[in-house]
Amino acid sequence: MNLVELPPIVLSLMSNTLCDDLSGVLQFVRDCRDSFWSPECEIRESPVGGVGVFAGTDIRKGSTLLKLPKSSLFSASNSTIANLLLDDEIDGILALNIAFIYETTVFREKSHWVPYLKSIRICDEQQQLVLPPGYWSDEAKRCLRGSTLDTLHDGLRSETEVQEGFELAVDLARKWNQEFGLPIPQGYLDVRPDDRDDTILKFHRFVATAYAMSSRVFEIDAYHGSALVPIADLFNHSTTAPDVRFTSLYEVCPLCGEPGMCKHLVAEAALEAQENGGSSPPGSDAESSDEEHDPSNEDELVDITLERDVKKGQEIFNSYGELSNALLLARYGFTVRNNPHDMVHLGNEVRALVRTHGRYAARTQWWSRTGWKAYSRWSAAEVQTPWLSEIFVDSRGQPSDPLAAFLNLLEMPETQWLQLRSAPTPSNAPVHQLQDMGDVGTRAHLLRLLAYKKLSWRPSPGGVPPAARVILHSERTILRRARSRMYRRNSSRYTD
Ligand SMILES: C[S@@+](CC[C@H](N)C(=O)[O-])C[C@H]1O[C@@H](n2cnc3c(N)ncnc32)[C@H](O)[C@@H]1O
Repeated sequence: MNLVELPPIVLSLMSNTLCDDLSGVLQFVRDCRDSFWSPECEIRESPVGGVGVFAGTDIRKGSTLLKLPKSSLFSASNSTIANLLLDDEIDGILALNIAFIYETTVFREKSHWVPYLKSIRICDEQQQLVLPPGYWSDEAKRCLRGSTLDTLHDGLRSETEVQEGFELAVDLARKWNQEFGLPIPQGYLDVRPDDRDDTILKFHRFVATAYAMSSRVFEIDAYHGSALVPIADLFNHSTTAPDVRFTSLYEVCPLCGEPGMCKHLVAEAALEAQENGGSSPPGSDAESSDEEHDPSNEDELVDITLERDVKKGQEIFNSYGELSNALLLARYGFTVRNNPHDMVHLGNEVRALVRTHGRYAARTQWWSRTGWKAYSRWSAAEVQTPWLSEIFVDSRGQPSDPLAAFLNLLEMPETQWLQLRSAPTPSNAPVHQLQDMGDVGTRAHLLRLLAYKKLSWRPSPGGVPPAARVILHSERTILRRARSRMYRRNSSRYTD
């Protein structure tokens, strides 16, 4: 199956809940034992997109808005095909995706989950599949070439893992059908290899399902992994001032999901004791672990609580993380205006700068092999990230600390550079000097990098999808801010 060359497709953005589907979701939650949904909240159409959750009255900080037992969440481990997925060692978002497809196409009315799951749509209101940017037509992608989504996140590429996941799902569907007579999900995994268009359409449905899962999923615990959480997934995202917090106890037995002592831990402890030649620790027999099990235990619930007071009528927001628009689009299918987490990646421009100035080669090589590790350890930054991914200007037009440090390295006097390079071990390298130099390197190089960016990136705003338009506007604004900062800085250098 070769699906790499995809034909142009119509693209659309945003998959939201229809008001007509809400009663099914609310009934599903009411039917769950030990569930609680605050009568002080209302779910209705939101100005930001689809539906959202609103305060029906003034609500105080600390109030619990939602409580659900983990048994009522839709995870691969809770699904009807949980055992099959486990036997074939399928987990993560792929397992959730396949479980969702079976629940909504094969089990349908017989599925406990469908009253909730059918509210999750993979098409927009015009019945177009909602696909991530990597699956847009070439023409639609062109406008984002050279943007941070492209150069930093590689978000315009269709992911091979998704295609491999689809192929695996098709194979498993055939196998389960032959071995147990389980019907193959029609319209999704019933692929006819000789019909290319049909295969591509089904592949796209698979991708759109994965995108819908990604836009709603919560990380629950070591047993459930990723799961869909009814009602919790109706809170929209705020970039700056989220009102609620989602809580779930992560440390549970990965084999059965028990929060406390369970038969697996008991067996493990007994085995360990046996190996050490002793007897089983007290309270570790299977009987006592059963006695301790309390189904209404708070540890077996997930909840959403208010982190601040909200006023009647106000929309109540969650936070999906401190994410730039590039990541919001890649994972959730939307963007927000004036996102303070936006940035412009300048990794390719730094590469071009080094390529065209041979004298920087030795310093750059030292930085990528040794300096970056030493610097990130010293500055408590993430050592694992490749240095070029930290090369950006932020939403205020300020260079990131690693960008400023690297540009200082290029401008460092020869004696200082030799001292840095000849440190006996990387951890002894006096990398703090790169910070102490202030904005010397930025003044010398940033305008040139911004000019390179302008040359390499010519976004065409015609026919651009709205979410992409927000990204383009944001990146242009950031570049303008960075340039004016530099002009102000450089002119103050001559007038001071
Ligand atoms: C977890 S759902 C939130 C509920 C959703 N509005 C609904 O109707 O089902 C995530 C989706 O909501 C929309 N969304 C959430 N926050 C948003 C925001 N700040 N601006 C625009 N759309 C948003 C996006 O379509 C996103 O894919």
